[in-house]
Amino acid sequence: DEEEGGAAVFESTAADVAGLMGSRGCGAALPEISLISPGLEPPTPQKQKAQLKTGMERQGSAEEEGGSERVKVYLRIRPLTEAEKEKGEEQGCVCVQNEETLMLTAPKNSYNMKSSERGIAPNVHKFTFTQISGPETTQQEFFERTMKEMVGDVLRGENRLLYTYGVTNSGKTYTIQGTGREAGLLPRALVSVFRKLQGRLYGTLDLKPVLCQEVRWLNSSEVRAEEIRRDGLLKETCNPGQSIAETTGYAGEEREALKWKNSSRKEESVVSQNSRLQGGAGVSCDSGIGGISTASCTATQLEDSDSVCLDSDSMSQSAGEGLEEGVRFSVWVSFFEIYNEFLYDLLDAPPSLQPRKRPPLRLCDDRHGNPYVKDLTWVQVRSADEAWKVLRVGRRNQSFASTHLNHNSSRSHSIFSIRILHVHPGSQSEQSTRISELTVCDLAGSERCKDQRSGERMKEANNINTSLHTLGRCISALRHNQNNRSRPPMVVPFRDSKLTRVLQGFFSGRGRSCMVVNINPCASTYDETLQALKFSAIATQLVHGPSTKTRVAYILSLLREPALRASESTLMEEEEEEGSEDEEGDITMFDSEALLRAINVLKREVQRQRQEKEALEASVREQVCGEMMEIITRMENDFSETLETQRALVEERYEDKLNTLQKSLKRFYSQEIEDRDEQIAQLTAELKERRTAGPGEAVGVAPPPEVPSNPDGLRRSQRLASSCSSSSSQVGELNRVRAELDQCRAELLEKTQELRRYQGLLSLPAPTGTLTASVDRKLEEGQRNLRQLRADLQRLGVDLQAAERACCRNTSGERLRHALTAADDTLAKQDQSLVELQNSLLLVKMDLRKKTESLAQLQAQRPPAAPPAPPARAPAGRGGARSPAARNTPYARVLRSRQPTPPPSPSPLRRRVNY
Ligand SMILES: Nc1ncnc2c1ncn2[C@@H]1O[C@H](COP(=O)(O)OP(=O)(O)OP(=O)(O)O)[C@@H](O)[C@H]1O
Repeated sequence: DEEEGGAAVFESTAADVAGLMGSRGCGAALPEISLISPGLEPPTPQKQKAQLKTGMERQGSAEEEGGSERVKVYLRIRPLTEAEKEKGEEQGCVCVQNEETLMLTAPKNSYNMKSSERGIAPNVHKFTFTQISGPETTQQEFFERTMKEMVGDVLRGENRLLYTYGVTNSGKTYTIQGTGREAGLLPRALVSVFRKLQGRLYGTLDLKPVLCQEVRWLNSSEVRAEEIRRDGLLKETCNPGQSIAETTGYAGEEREALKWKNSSRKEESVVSQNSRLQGGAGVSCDSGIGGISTASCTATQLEDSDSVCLDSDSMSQSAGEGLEEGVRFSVWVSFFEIYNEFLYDLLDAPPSLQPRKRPPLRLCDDRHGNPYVKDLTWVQVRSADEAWKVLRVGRRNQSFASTHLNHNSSRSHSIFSIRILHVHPGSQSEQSTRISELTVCDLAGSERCKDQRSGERMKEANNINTSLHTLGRCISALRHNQNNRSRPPMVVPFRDSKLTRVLQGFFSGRGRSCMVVNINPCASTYDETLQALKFSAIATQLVHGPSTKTRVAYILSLLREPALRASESTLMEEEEEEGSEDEEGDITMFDSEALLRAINVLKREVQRQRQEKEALEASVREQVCGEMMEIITRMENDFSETLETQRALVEERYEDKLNTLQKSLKRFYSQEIEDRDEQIAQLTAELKERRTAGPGEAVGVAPPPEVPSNPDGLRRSQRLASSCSSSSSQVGELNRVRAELDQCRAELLEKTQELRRYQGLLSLPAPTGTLTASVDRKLEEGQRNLRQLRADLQRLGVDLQAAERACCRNTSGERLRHALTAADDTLAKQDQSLVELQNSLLLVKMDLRKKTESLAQLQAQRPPAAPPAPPARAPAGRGGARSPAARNTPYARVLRSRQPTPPPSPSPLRRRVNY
């Protein structure tokens, strides 16, 4: 179903028609009736009559307005056959409300009714058409309503297309060609054309339509070839044993032609001249209806004389009506079909050949991009009878097959074209021509593929449905473009099927189209009929585009025409490249009134085009601005999204790194602190021990334990270094701090070792009380400094953690730098503490030196007979082996005082040694 919002197609108008049908009572969302009607107000019959009356004026004004007239869509309902009635096909599902409105009610077994029962579709549909023709409408009446006006337009130089659309077995072929005594639109149109051209035919065969809308002059040999071909074709139908009526049953139409021929003797004289040119070949056929009026034909026609549609009075009145003065007309016809997406010439192929064996025709574009069927047979006809014969030949070649719905179903789209060459008076070299065309297209019927059992029928049905679907898409796209002029136009998919490509010109301003929708009232095909009607509802909304014939090129060509050599306007395709721009002729030769008229038309055209371009420019500008804004906004959003993602990623990455760093640092510092605590505790314990043991016992004291090298710690720092080396500059700063800390630690270790050395020295005998007190003081000071150092290290750790937290919270380098500066300060303080410690140790060293000197002096004052002094670090038990004399010397006393047992208190030592 159509999705367009702006149009009234398929619009629910339940509110409007509620009075007619009643509502569901339960406030159901779905309407019971869907109104399917043109978006614009359709013309009333009165309006149509007025339009018909005004004739050319109406035509002119419509074109000047730029073509705002809507496409006409006629509906024809065929009667039910007896067999169908017996089958119960008549269920009242098709109801004509008035000349324009049709109401469809879903029969009980239809898909539509099932959908309606499920509440997903309405079961009543209302459609509006240009005019509805019921089952009782005769062929003549239908012709009057539809084709008659078109014939007049074509003879005035316009291009027209009439095509039938509908499901299979709905009466399309009947409408176009007719059966039996009921001639269809096409034979009637042919009769009408020749009736109007009575006495105005150009019988010479030297002008031929070529390409899309061009005319070509033939040379004598080409004329001869054309005559032979034409005679051969017409002879095919002149089988003496077979009358027209017997073959086709178009007796009524033949009778029309006969009547018209009998009343137009002048025309025969023209045709007779041409027959003479043909050297007598096929004279009996070429001389019009008289030529084929064999006894049997005439008899049949005379028998049917009661049902003649046109009487001679009306014909004589209408002959020559509305035709340009002095212009003569040459009528050419062609007939081809589109079968399984291949084009076949119906006038060229022997009927015995199957469609697939016939050579297909090519569809080409001329230099203006207009499609035309290459090598298509065009036959000049000089009477309705000849045209009718050509139609019969083509019909014999057409693809028909018996389907379950129609025993004689068209399996192809057949296209019959009548081209009228308007030959202006003058000698041949001065003659110029225009061309107009009436195309009648009998479309194959849409059908359900599943109903087709045979493979060939199935393939045909597929191709038929596809091409009809493409036609529907083209019409939808055209309507969309017309309804949304401010928006960029949709591409109309003309090229998606051969059918739409062939008909393209009639939808693109080269002419006008008119649609006949055929339906049958059978309940069994209700769903298909509904779809066909929905499709046609879209077509009713189409407006004819501005005719290309109002365009500047056309007007200029009109002005140029008399001055141009006719042959130059009918060049072959190959010669057309050369062009003829520089041969426009002398415009001073034109009639001033014609020039003024042309100027007015040109002015209006310029104004129209200017308005069109301005509107287009405005809409293009608006669209470009809108699209640019959209793009910019999209880019902005994209950038900010990317930025956010990047930021989140970087933050996450650095957070991870900082966490790792934090953990490593924490581990490292806690380990360091533990180690230091251990060392300090050890040192303190040792010092206490020394203090309690006294100076004499220092000899036996084991050296202080070495500060254990901490491989774990080093490894940790190495890991830390490796983890930090890849980080950014902030982490580099942290590394630097850590390196400094390592350095500090190394220095600390060194100092500690030095301190221990001095402690070892302190264990030398005979320290004086002052020296010991001083050393104790210094050591206490050193311990304090160590404690201070430890506190500093802890603070530094805290500071570093704070710095890390600062890094986590805010990636800004500034804050990190602050934190690192604070860490630097702490380090500086630590350095200072270390210097102080160093100074203290120096003092200790100096004291020790003094002490050593004192000891040396003491030794010097000792009597020479005295035994040598025992080593400073003699084992504790060795004191027992000394001599009694040695035991009484002051040095021995000092040594004794340092021995662990009995533990002497420092105060007696200080009392005995006096510095
Ligand atoms: N208006 C009418 N009056 C009387 N009989 C009709 C009318 N329209 C159609 N018929 C008959 O209905 C039958 C089917 O018509 P027709 O073959 O024209 O259908 P179709 O739409 O061309 O089918 P298909 O698409 O299969 O070719 C024919 O027997 C035809 O004579």
